[in-house]
Amino acid sequence: MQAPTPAAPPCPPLSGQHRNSFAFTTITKRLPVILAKAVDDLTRTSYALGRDSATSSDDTVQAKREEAKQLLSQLGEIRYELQRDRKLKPIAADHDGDSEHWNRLLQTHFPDGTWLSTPWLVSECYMYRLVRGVFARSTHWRDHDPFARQKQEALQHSATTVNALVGRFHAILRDAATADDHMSATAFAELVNVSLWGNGTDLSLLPNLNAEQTASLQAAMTSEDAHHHTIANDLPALWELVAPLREARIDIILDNAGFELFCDLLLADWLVQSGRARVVHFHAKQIPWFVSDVIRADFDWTHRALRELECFTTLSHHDDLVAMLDRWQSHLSAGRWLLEADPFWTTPYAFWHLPSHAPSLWRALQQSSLCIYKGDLNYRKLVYDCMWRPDTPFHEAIGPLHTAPGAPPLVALRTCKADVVAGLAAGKAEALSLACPEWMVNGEYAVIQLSKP
Ligand SMILES: O=P(O)(O)OC[C@H]1O[C@](O)(CO)[C@@H](O)[C@@H]1O
Repeated sequence: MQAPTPAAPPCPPLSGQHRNSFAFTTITKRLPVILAKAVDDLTRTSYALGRDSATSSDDTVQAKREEAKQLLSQLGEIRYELQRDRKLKPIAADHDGDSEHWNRLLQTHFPDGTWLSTPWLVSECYMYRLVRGVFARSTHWRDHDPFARQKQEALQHSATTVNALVGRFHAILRDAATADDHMSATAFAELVNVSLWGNGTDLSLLPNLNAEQTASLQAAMTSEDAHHHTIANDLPALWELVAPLREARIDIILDNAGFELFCDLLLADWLVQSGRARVVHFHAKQIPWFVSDVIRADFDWTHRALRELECFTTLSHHDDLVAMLDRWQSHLSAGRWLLEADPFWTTPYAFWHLPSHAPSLWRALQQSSLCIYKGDLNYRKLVYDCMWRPDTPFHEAIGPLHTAPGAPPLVALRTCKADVVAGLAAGKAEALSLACPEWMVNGEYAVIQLSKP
């Protein structure tokens, strides 16, 4: 078999060409809304500048507001081209430095590709890279994240669930070092489920939730009922792998900021506190990505927000939350928690290409005793975002990440939000389609899938 390429994945790619696909709905309906929200954010931020001129000179404010107008028109242009299914143009050079790489990929594999005809994974990543370019090429808005406001609001809407989780896990985490095997197994299973279902409330899928709706959705997602929606569940095998670990390196390839990140930090805290991990490497994105993905600024903001914002300081478990945050700070200062942001994670490449396209990242991951891949997009990239038969074994669908020499064990914790899946029992997909036609994309079903090379 020839090595797959972005234009020729191991099976036919998900693509907007298929009119009844989630790819088509995303490109034609969801992405224009996401762009409109970025426009709205920039308009509001620019408008607010005038009211806050104490922080910078009037000239700077004027220059920023003038430049914002140009940026707004560039964002509008992206939306225009997308909605007319125009050809994907080369990405203009900017400070992020990977435009040549992108353009080579487009030129080599998709010289005539349009938004709908190019594989979904590529055109969707392309949109976020274009948006980044608009800001990266600017003088005054280079560091502006057009999705930050949404990410921050979403965490604040999660305060009720944050409180419940602190109440549930504060003592378990504090005392993890002395827990017996049964207690450890229970804590681990619960925390994996929290981290898994923390992926459920997604800004790109559910952009308009208020605090009440968020709380009730999160409660549903962490309930017993939700666990019956885990349609492939390697948790027992995962525990067998994790239980004997001592002082290991564990990697978490992060997905969303806000509530999901908080859930991931709980799991990471347990890994360190229980002595299983000596170090946890968190992998964030280098640029704003898929609306809610974690960038460095989100990571830092989350720690501050949980400590300082009124919606958290007034929680009944706030003191315990602060004790937890103090410990997390000490994990960071002592290098037990490390945050990284390799540029590979924001390329359009499936992870089949990780060993060849990001060799130093791959060498680092080879040192890991377990790589935890969070969320839907990471899953799509693991399985090359193509139309596997749902009963294809998971390890087959991840290709080199299972077969490459020195491939570390990995687990995918993913709520299903795209019409691709592998590793289900024979007949499961058919049964699910009868019970719930939207099961692949509505975020109500999930998988915990392990590869142990
Ligand atoms: O945050 P996650 O879980 O990666 O989900 C990303 C979302 O974006 C998509 O990848 C495409 O818009 C969906 O598949 C999913 O709804």
